[in-house]
Order: sequence, then structure tokens, then C-alpha cells
Amino acid sequence: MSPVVDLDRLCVRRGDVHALADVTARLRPGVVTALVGHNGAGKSTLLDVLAGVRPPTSGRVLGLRGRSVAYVPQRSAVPDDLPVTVGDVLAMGRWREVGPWRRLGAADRALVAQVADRLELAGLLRRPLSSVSGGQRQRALVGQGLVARADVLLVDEPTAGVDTGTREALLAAIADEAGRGALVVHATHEQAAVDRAGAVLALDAGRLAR
Ligand SMILES: Nc1ncnc2c1ncn2[C@@H]1O[C@H](COP(=O)(O)OP(=O)(O)OP(=O)(O)O)[C@@H](O)[C@H]1O
Repeated sequence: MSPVVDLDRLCVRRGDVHALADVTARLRPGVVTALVGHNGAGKSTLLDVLAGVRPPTSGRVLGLRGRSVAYVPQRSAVPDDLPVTVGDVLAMGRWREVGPWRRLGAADRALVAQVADRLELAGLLRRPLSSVSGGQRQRALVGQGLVARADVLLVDEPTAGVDTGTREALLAAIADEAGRGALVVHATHEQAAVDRAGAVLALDAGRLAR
């Protein structure tokens, strides 16, 4: 199982706001950590820092060097009219291994098929992403993260606005990622997701909530 990741006095300023302020915490592999807090608490900012797309203003993240990270951002961060199919979205999850737009090997295709089955996307793989429903699009985005089989999986509100069956399928699939030893951080506003998590990290206006 992969090692822990330590957040060490992490601070991020966004304009005049302390989006993260002095956050020190340990994230463990093998469990889903629910990342909770009100709108604007800093959840997405923390996921951005863990994904390496936003540098901290000060402080450090320890334990990520050399480890693969899959990041499933909020659906609203992905343009609805992205000119790709559902199958492309899943296949992109293999790009870290095979390179962008390269032909997938048999094992990669098997993994895409397995995740598509799991998330009930198998019949939608040839459909343009823009032509499927919000919940189906959400499943495709999470599917991309699952297909990556990364050491670290970051998911930002993947169950927002989906029906009960989809929520259960997504929560089960996310739990299985932790089950195979990944370090999983799941930003969520939903109690059902918090109940299923093995650990909780709560933020309040950028600070760790007590
Ligand atoms: N583009 C931006 N420019 C400046 N400040 C921003 C920007 N995006 C977010 N912020 C600020 O950073 C802080 C943290 O926002 P963040 O998006 O990380 O919160 P969040 O917990 O993910 O919220 P939500 O539950 O609404 O997704 C907030 O004070 C927010 O106003």
C-alpha cells in the first residue's frame, strides 16, 4: 500500500482571500477521506494543490513525489460541449500510461470496458459527451479517474445532482479504489458520502475545523 501524504502548514491565497490557512493534516491510503465544509471553505483549492495544478503560497505537501494522481474536478469545471465521446473521456484516463491520443492496448481497453460496465456507460461509449445527461456525464468523468488506476484519486463533488442509483454506484466504485490501496480524497456536501468514508477532513473558511 502506498505511503501517507502529509499536508504541512499549507496556505493558499486567492486574491484577498485565505483559501487555505495553515492546514496541517495526514491523508492515509486505503480509506476514503471525505473532505467537507461549506461553500468556499477551500475544498476545491486543496484538491487543486494535491493535484499539483495550484502551488501553495506557503507550506508543503509531503509524500506525493513520484506518485500518480487522478483528479476528477467538479462537473461545472468541464465544458459541456467538449467535442469528445464518452468513450474518449474514459480512454483519456489511460493517457498517463500510453500517451495522448495513442492507441490503447488490449489491457487498457479491457480496463475501460470494465469501468464502463461498472458505471453503466457501456451503451454510451460512442455518444458525444454533449449529448448525454448530466448524471451520465458525471459518471464518465469519474470513470476517467477510475480508469487511471492512480496511486491517488481526487474527486470533487462527484455525486452532486445525481439520482440515488448513480450515487450508490459512484460511492461503491470510489470505495473500491481505496480498497485496492489508493489514497482517495472525496470533496462532498452529502451525508451519505461522509457516512461511507473512513476518515473526514473538515475545513471552515480555509482552516481545519475542530
Ligand atoms: N477564481 C477565484 N478567484 C479568487 N478567489 C477564488 C476563486 N475561486 C475560489 N476563490 C475563493 O477561494 C476560497 C475557497 O474556494 P474553493 O472553491 O476552494 O471552496 P470549496 O470549499 O471548494 O467551495 P464549494 O463547496 O462551493 O465548491 C473561497 O473564499 C473562494 O471565494
